[in-house]
Amino acid sequence: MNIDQSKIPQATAKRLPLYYRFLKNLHSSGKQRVSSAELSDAVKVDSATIRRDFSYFGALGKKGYGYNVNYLLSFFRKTLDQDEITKVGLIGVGNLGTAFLHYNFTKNNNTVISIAFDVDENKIGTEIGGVVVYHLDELEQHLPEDVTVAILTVPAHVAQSITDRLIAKGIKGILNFTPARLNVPDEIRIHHIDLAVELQSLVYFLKHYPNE
Ligand SMILES: NC(=O)c1ccc[n+]([C@@H]2O[C@H](COP(=O)([O-])OP(=O)(O)OC[C@H]3O[C@@H](n4cnc5c(N)ncnc54)[C@H](O)[C@@H]3O)[C@@H](O)[C@H]2O)c1
Repeated sequence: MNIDQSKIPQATAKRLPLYYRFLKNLHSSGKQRVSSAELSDAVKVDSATIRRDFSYFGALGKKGYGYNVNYLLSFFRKTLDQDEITKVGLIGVGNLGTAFLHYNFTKNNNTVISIAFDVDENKIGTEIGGVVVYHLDELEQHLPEDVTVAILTVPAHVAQSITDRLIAKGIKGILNFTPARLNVPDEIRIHHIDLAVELQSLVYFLKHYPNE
């Protein structure tokens, strides 16, 4: 089935990796089908939302049967490009950046940080989690063309100028951990991650929806 991915709402698209991870576990434990209630329980998304999400993928689920795990898995693999490895560049090998290099997403999916940059001479030339750290001055020279995504874990005041250079070099998506609001052309995608906001939202939900 061909699915026009631009028709999948963003909120649904954001839940895909969550579903994918759980289905992969189910698959490796030998399960062939799963109900929306089971999924709901595991990924903590209500089952009406799951049914709506899955209807976008043409997975309608049958009453009393549930969803076919293999079908869903192959769909997610294609949609999330899990058959391809997405290479990621990391800029800023400090507290956060170092943690990401050690973690390097190996257990989750096929994204991998393949190169890192910093300006600290003590870090240049070292290898962290198997990834070599280059000087930012060498960004244009060393950032490979197949790296299309970057993670920004630098101080906020240098974030915009680095972003401009990354875009000039062909980066299409940036996961921004800095507090800086970045100006980018429309075709560049920025996801901004702020733990303080996430925590506040958690506290808000605990306070206002304590029983859900
Ligand atoms: N989003 C969040 O939830 C969250 C949480 C903590 C920190 N942060 C932010 O993430 C960023 C990194 O935090 P941290 O604790 O890892 O900081 P850090 O100071 O430990 O690391 C910053 C790194 O960037 C390097 N750097 C400085 N200027 C650079 C440049 N021009 N080019 C390349 N590298 C450069 C430094 O040498 C250092 O290694 C900060 O902007 C911080 O505010 C965000």
